[in-house]
Amino acid sequence: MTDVLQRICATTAEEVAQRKKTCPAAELEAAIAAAAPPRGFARALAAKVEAGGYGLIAEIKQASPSAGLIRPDFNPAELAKSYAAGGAACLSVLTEGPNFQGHPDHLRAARAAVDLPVLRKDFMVDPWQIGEARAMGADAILLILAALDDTLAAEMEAAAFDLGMDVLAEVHDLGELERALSVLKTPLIGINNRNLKTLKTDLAVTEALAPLVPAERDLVAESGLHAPADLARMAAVGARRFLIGESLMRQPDPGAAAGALLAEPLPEGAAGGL
Ligand SMILES: O=C(O)c1ccccc1NCC(=O)[C@H](O)[C@H](O)COP(=O)(O)O
Repeated sequence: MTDVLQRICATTAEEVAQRKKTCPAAELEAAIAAAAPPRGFARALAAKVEAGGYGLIAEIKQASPSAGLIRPDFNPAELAKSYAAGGAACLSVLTEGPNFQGHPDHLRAARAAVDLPVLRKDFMVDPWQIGEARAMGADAILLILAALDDTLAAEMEAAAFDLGMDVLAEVHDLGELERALSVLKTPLIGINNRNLKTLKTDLAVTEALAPLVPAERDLVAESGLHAPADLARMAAVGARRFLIGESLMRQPDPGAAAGALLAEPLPEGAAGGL
């Protein structure tokens, strides 16, 4: 694990331990039972792709370790509405506090404002967080292979599926991709273009790994996507699903910016990705 990821995961594990102490199992179970039913996250992405377009997971994040404060006028409900109007298939909402200035209330507010499925974007290090995610209304969770051993990753995926949620498995290199493909069943394989040591992004990461993702899995290109040409570049190697945060969050009207990206035609002969 890189230093940055290790630090974030260690802080998260401490915070989770505290929350577990103040939330008895029966209370969490009751909150899960009271949560609105999951919206199909993978299904919403597939519908956009099957209709001949791109499946956009539009991210709502206020800040990040690489960029610092990204959006001072931060209103998750308004951002969610803007993204929905711009044609996003799904939302990703940061709930991690210390590094991203996220909060579970951001997810709740965003999800209540629209009918899009929502990914809880956080650092999942403890199976307890899966129930917590569902209790706050999440429709999908992120599993970062770099932060989990195989046993824990499989356990957390099974727990998410049991609660009706989808799973986005995130990889950064060949080793993590091979682990994800052998250990996890989720169709959604995210290739993150961000190097977690340098925090720099490089679209060549997806270009190198995309051909190794089997056709029955759904490749999601993540991070560092700014311009229509970036989407065309990713589509050329079979990615039709994208997770985009910072470049949209920096725009005065993120939904309009998302719409402009989604209007980019698929490149001639774009490979698979359905
Ligand atoms: O963004 C960071 O600085 C970062 C640092 C450490 C771990 C994860 C980090 N980012 C999470 C993400 O991968 C992005 O939020 C997501 O893929 C969207 O990327 P972008 O469009 O570049 O904001």
